[in-house]
Amino acid sequence: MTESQTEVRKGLAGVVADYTAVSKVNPETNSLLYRGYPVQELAASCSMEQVALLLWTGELPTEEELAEFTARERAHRALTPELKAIVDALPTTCHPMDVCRTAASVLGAQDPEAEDSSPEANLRKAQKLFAAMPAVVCYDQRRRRGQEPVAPREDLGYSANFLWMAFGEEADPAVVEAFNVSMILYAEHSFNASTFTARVVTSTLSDLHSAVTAAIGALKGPLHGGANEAVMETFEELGIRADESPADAEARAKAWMEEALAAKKKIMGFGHRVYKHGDSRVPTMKAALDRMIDHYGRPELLGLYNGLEKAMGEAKDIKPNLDYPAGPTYWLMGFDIPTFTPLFVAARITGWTAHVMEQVAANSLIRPLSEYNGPDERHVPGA
Ligand SMILES: CC(=O)SCCNC(=O)CCNC(=O)[C@H](O)C(C)(C)COP(=O)(O)OP(=O)(O)OC[C@H]1O[C@@H](n2cnc3c(N)ncnc32)[C@H](O)[C@@H]1OP(=O)(O)O
Ligand SMILES: O=C([O-])CC(=O)C(=O)O
Repeated sequence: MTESQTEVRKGLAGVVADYTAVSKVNPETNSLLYRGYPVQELAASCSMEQVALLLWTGELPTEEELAEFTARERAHRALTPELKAIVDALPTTCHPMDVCRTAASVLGAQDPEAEDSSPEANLRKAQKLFAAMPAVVCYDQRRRRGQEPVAPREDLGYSANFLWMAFGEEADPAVVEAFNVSMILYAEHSFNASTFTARVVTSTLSDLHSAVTAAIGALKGPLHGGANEAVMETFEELGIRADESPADAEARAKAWMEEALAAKKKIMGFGHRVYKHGDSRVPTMKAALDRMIDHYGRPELLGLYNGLEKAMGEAKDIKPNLDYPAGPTYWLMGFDIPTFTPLFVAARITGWTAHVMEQVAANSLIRPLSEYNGPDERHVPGA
């Protein structure tokens, strides 16, 4: 093996791979801007539909633009019988992310514009995927629960309709608001692993649905989107006891974390490749979780949350990422744990597809180098 002085950046850590105007993650100021707007302001005053349009077009929509998009989004919410049949053919034992991945691929195969990567066609395809994915997620959760599917409602906004299709009843406005906040916070985050995957696929001049299908695969892992499920699995491993005092829950969670860290376990929902002093989205999502804890009357969850966070902070000074408050929020709302990452998919379709369009507009094949560290050249005997 030949030794080399080439610097290898494992995991592309610290590598700036391209420009983007979609979002700016600034770990120094702990801020996140979507097209220049602080994500906290968007979460406080916009609908997911407005944020989606902002990410795709670069500007917040006018009232007319929003009305026109809203009408189209609502018209594309329902699943085709063919897609339902394909989902039904998948085992209920498969992960719901596999269902999302399959559905994204099927929606591409069904789209007459699948091979058209013009800006207009890509925007139309992105919007149709955005409209249909909530129905995929809800249809799948209901079939696993042995429940009849619930058809979308054209009189409800994106987030209210999402919850309607999931649970078959109109959600409380406070729950709709918290869900909308989570969707906005999950929508976009520069060159994270799944978005970069989407850009790699796009860079070969492949199509938008292929990029999204691949991105779903990348999001599934627990080092990325899958962490919101893993967070709740930690809570469940700890044991959620509705009658426990927050102080007792906190003490128990602290002890659990100390033991887990002593055993060198990696605890999902903590740490981030870019943010080293805290994830810019956590305070907004934590405030939404607090509202849901009050709404559902489950203060013991706050005890568990605080206990884990404090023990991790004291032992390693590692802060929670967005998945940490998002997991228990979705649990309180009534989603099954394996549905949490599909909720992330539904939101991130906006960011992924905005990046697909940006990549197409200024493409260069993404193909890094590797430093060979295998055997020196050798020869097949007798060759
Ligand atoms: C929406 C999102 O996708 S946010 C990310 C969601 N992912 C998770 O929550 C998974 C848990 N977190 C992690 O695995 C990591 O923090 C990552 C992958 C997100 C970022 O990691 P990197 O920047 O590559 O840092 P790396 O994993 O090398 O960690 C640096 C050190 O902190 C430790 N560390 C980082 N995160 C954690 C964690 N969650 N639990 C325990 N230790 C941790 C590592 O063990 C390592 O310690 P060492 O130097 O003693 O070996
Ligand atoms: O940026 C990252 O690496 C992961 C993340 O937080 C996200 O995709 O939202």
